[in-house]
Amino acid sequence: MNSKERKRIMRTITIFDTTLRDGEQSPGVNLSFREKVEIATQLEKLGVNVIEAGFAASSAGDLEAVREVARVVKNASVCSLSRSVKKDIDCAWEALKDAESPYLHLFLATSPIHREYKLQMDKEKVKSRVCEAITYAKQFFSEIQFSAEDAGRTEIDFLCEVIDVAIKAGAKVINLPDTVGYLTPCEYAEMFREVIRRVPGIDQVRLSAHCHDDLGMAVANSLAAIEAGIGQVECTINGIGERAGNAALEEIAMAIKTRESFYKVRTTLNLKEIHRTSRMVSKLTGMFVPGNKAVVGTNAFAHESGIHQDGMLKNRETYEIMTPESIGLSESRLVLGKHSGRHAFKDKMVQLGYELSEGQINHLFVRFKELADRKKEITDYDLIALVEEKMVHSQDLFALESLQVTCGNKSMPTASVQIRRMTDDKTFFEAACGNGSVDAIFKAIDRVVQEKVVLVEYRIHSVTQGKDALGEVYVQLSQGELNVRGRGVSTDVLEASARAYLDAMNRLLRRKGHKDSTAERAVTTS
Ligand SMILES: CC(=O)SCCNC(=O)CCNC(=O)[C@H](O)C(C)(C)COP(=O)(O)OP(=O)(O)OC[C@H]1O[C@@H](n2cnc3c(N)ncnc32)[C@H](O)[C@@H]1OP(=O)(O)O
Ligand SMILES: CC(C)C(=O)C(=O)O
Repeated sequence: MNSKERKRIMRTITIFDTTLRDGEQSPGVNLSFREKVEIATQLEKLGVNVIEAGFAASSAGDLEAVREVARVVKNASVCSLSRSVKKDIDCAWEALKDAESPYLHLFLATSPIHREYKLQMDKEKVKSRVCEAITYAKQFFSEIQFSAEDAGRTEIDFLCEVIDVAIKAGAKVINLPDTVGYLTPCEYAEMFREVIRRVPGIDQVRLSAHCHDDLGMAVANSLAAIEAGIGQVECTINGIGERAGNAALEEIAMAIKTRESFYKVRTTLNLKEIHRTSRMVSKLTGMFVPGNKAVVGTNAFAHESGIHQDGMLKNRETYEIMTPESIGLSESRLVLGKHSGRHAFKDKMVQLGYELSEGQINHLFVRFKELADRKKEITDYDLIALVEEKMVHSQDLFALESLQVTCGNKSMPTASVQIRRMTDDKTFFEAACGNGSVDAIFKAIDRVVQEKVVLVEYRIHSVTQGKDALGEVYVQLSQGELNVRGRGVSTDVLEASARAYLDAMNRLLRRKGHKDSTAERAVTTS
């Protein structure tokens, strides 16, 4: 379908963003005036159609913030929430009177429980209040939305009556919220279908969905309402909002886009701004986005397991139904970890600029898996450290097989090593005591290699961060005129020390041309 045909066939869903109002109702979130303006400016770039900037009557600060958002935003309607009382409507007008397209969002609860306990109004009182509020607001606002709060738990006959009153009084948009996230997608869609069937003049107004996520169905319910024929969805960035939050804008937007031929609707959103907007909202509200969150979680376009990574490398559509680029992320991530396979490992090596033979890859892959068993995430720096360590080791005479250290504040540190001689594949076992664990290790290695050296320098530092960071050890050894350096990396600093020392020994032996027949005296197995 080309874009002209798409426009002709598909209806456009109005995106009503309430991050700055319902989103701000998330416990613990309090946006400053400046922060609201910053988010609103980004929402405008994202291309939302209505920005609910706040609840002007709730505080002088919110009134000012709504006013400022309305002054700054030019390409979206700016709206304030308002109870069905004159004072709130006056505050909303005070905030919005200079706005390009002022928009009032009036609400009154309609469900039996809200009527009886919260409002203490009977059905007639609710209807007359709706009529009075809209009639009063009409003298200021041309764009009035009426929300029947807790519509989802309202008797359908009464709901139709209230909507009829609201439309006749002049509401242009009718919103039917599932305020407490109670309904299933089928029930929510059916409510809209029923209203569309029964209320006269319903086709003259825009129907809107507003869903909460108490049972994790906010997005599914919003999409079901779209299937039922509504024209607007109310949502928040990252799904933040009262209690378990609201329907997440990015999830609705990407569902509509990815399943375009199923929903047959479109939005005016600039999807490439999704990622940026999500990050901004997360930063300014302090509401962190879980890694596995759909669309905007850090893992949403990350793949760790070998089979998935192999599929991705062959054709990304094997495991991705949308592209990271479509939401403004630069690329998918193949995260190297203990579930990864050779294909992804090799690909990463190429990305890091290493041209390695199959043999080298296989060799390195073994070290990588050993490391991955100990470390949650393997960073590029870890891999570079591994390659650098391994590449120089291809002509090594000795390789560390295992290391055991015992130490304590009341005992003498003891190290035992198992070292393989590569030329004849013999394994040597040695043990030694020392002044400290490192000293004991070095002495045990000395017994295998049988070279008299002086330790000139020993340095240790961390390659990456965190408790499981790779430790990197440098040593410098001298033997007469000869000076050699060695380097070792491991999540265990003692192992890194052993590797560094043995690396230096190997270099020394290389420099000497492997002439000496060392280690013949050590205990051997085969
Ligand atoms: C589902 C939703 O998200 S609705 C929006 C919820 N958001 C907020 O409440 C945030 C902003 N709210 C506030 O700052 C305050 O609640 C205010 C300024 C609006 C009102 O504060 P107060 O006057 O101290 O009243 P309070 O909040 O304690 O109680 C609410 C009153 O409004 C009434 N009320 C509730 N909804 C409506 C409505 N849509 N229309 C008219 N009256 C309403 C309640 O029945 C109660 O009335 P009462 O005082 O006669 O018992
Ligand atoms: C004010 C209305 C739309 C609301 O936030 C709700 O019902 O959840």
